[in-house]
Amino acid sequence: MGSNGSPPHVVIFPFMAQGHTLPLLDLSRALACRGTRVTIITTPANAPFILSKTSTHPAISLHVIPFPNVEELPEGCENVNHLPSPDLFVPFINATKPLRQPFEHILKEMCYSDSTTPICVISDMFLPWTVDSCCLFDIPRIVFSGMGVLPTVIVGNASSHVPCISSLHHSEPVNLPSVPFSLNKTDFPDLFWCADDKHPMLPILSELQQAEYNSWGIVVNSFEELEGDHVDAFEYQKETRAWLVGPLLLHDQIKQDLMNSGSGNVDQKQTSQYIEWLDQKTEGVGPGNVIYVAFGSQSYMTDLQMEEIALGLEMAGEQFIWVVRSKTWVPPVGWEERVGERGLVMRDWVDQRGILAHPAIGGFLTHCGWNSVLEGLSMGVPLLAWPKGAEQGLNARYVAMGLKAGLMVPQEHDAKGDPMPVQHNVICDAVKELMRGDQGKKARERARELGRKARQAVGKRWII
Ligand SMILES: O=c1ccn([C@@H]2O[C@H](COP(=O)(O)OP(=O)(O)O[C@H]3O[C@H](CO)[C@@H](O)[C@H](O)[C@H]3O)[C@@H](O)[C@H]2O)c(=O)[nH]1
Repeated sequence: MGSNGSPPHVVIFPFMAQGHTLPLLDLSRALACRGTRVTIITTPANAPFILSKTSTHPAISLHVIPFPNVEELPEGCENVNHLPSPDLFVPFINATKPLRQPFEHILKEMCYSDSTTPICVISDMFLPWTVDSCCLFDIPRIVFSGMGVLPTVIVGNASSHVPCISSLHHSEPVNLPSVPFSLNKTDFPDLFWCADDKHPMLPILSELQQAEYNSWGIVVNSFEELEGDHVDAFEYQKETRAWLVGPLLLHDQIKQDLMNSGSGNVDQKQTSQYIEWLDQKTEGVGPGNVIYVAFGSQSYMTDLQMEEIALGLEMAGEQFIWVVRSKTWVPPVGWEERVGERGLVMRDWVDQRGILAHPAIGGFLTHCGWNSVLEGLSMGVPLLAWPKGAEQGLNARYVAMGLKAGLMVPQEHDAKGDPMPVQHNVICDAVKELMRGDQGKKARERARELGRKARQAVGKRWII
């Protein structure tokens, strides 16, 4: 309770990228269901998406502040997912800094009254400046980290070995203390590749670190049963305390199961086409026979690589549902006819969690963004890992070698260490192994076990 008997008030400030916003919306709903008032801060172009996920919760309100005009960014671009190139990520992060003034104005207004003074602000790791705003008003800032605990620890440990890692040949293994499996140089974010100190992410990383250190603590979208062994190393590295509150996506699901009341936030009209298609597959070929193929909300893929994926999926002969983000790629001539009812290509935003929860799904070809990893494993679905950037290579290795709940798509690199296009026969073999092979079977058993643990973790923590 607030000091005057009113419900506690929490301010949540998500970073403007779907992979960062979605888990914080889960957290908002979970808090609202437990009697907390939540105010979410966002910008105009991001408001409709957030409203679509929160408008049914009377305890959640939205505060919209204008996104600054920044020359380097395309006009009207207020979300990382709409950046035309990953090179604009750093300018985008910097573009959020002028939001500080309107944010402080909101905090000031809230602090006029006891009933609206927030007990804390939970803001994304990529909004480090919010800690200084919170300090001004004596409000604790809690960092939200959307990355896994072990991948974060690996990045932190490796940061002190950047020159050493960057000097390695790309195929040489990297062995780090406290990491129970071997990594390759190519698993690391590209920041670790440059031998000098000019990478534009370096100053950002040190800002994030300083802000984490100055914050009250960190909430992480992970769970003890998966990553509890690495929390001490995480807290030691960050010099602050951490709470594992995930998998946040399961909060709604478990609540719905308990209430036995259908599909909650899922927009039935939007999802009906592919859910109906999946229903038919379950009836036709039984459960667990469809592979879901999707590479998150940010990864960029060449049309040449898209073509190889199309041919690989065709050759594998499995049923598939494939989310395509490219606006330019068209399937090879005759491909759609040859694949027929065996495959469904979706070009719009889909309800990924709804798809992964469907009994028809038996595997997930993924770029291994942390949300996708958690979503797949929470639903007991084994992963076919094909990282595309950021910390995804570490997540992929972790899933396949550490957790043993997935396999990896074999990826070759050129002399510079850049990934080469993966040929369709390689994709085909990897898909077949995941769906029908012995290794796939073992990964499936392990994914199911982790799925059960994930549900227990959330049930124990959130449902009282
Ligand atoms: O059509 C779509 C596409 C995506 N999603 C959702 O969007 C999120 C995507 O998140 P994630 O799988 O983590 O991928 P990215 O968007 O690429 O995530 C960024 O943020 C993650 C968390 O910090 C990092 O792990 C990644 O490397 C980084 O690219 C997931 O919840 C998906 O369910 C949908 O619901 N429908």
